[in-house]
Amino acid sequence: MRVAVLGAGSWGTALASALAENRCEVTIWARDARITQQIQSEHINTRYLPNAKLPASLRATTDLKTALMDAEVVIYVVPSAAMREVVELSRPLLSGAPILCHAVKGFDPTTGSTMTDLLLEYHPDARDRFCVIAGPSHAEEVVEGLPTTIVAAAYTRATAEAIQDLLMSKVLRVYTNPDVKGAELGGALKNIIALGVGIADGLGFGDNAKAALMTRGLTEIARIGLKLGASVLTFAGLSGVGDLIVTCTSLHSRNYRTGKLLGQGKSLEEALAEVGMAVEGVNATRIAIQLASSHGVEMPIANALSDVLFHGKPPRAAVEDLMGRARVHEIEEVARDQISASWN
Ligand SMILES: NC(=O)C1=CN([C@@H]2O[C@H](COP(=O)(O)OP(=O)(O)OC[C@H]3O[C@@H](n4cnc5c(N)ncnc54)[C@H](O)[C@@H]3O)[C@@H](O)[C@H]2O)C=CC1
Ligand SMILES: O=C(CO)COP(=O)(O)O
Repeated sequence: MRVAVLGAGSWGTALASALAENRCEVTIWARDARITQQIQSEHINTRYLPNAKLPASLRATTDLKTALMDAEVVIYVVPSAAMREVVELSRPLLSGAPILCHAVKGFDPTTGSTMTDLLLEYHPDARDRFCVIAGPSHAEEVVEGLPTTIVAAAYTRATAEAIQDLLMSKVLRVYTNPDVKGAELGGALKNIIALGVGIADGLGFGDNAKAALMTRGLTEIARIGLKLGASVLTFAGLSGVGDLIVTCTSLHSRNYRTGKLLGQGKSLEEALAEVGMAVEGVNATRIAIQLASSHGVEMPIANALSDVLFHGKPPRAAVEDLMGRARVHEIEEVARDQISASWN
């Protein structure tokens, strides 16, 4: 199977590596020739995964046309802010009817769209060939061959299973899911909570605060997710609570690390510069509070994050506001048909 992976940051490199290990013919595309040359000739990517040895069969190019030539599967793995540009550049270069997959955990910054809604703008007839790769999967561990589970979510069973078969290995277990929206929202919105947990740790709070943020954060994610058409069981799965746990607890997480620096008193600019890689939670916070407001949904943690990130509120004051909210019930009612999704 010929696969083009667009984006040679940490996750693109790790996914491309896993596919090449599975005997796919993989070409990874990046804009930076230093990175493609390193991957192609030295089988390393020191900027993004300094400790990893990559498969010798993995090819790399800065020429998008070469990467996409005869590709049967195209996987977009750039930060969400770059997705529109890369989808636009790649559209005229696609040949045949490849599966269009993405592994991006964020929203389009200008429209607030999910990544498949963005793809749909450019490929309105290809919905059945869309697939989302999501779930708890830090690139640093995947590239080391440490056991990992992920989700392939697609509108059709055939597409989901094609990606499942492509990626499944002794160390990578892939589950399918028909709930594309739920998988995307779980992946994008957990980044907000990871920023919050990082802040709590940076302020010196304990495990109780971490558990509270993760649990009530999941409630917020499910609440807006249901309004947007996702199924609640997806949020109890790998792309929901699974990814929330890994991102809020792993030192690999760029969102968690950014939050921790903020809690320790760094400015957002300083924290982002120190982390130096994609931190999707910042844009996701902005989009989430817009979505919450337009759908009449309460997202207090996202709102508190927005105050800290964009309005200069000291993190400790934001926590005091959260703790001082009016009393509420814990559990909300969910309609039976919103519990799980199916392919018929
Ligand atoms: N790193 C990880 O462990 C995981 C990351 N993801 C998601 O994957 C997506 C990509 O993240 P990472 O690979 O981690 O980011 P990264 O910061 O490691 O690398 C981003 C890459 O995208 C490239 N890029 C940026 N703008 C571009 C543009 N306009 N055109 C072409 N290339 C561009 C950069 O040069 C860089 O190579 C994000 O949405 C992230 O949430 C998902 C699962 C795991
Ligand atoms: O989504 C991820 C792991 O599943 C990566 O999270 P970060 O972007 O916070 O590193």
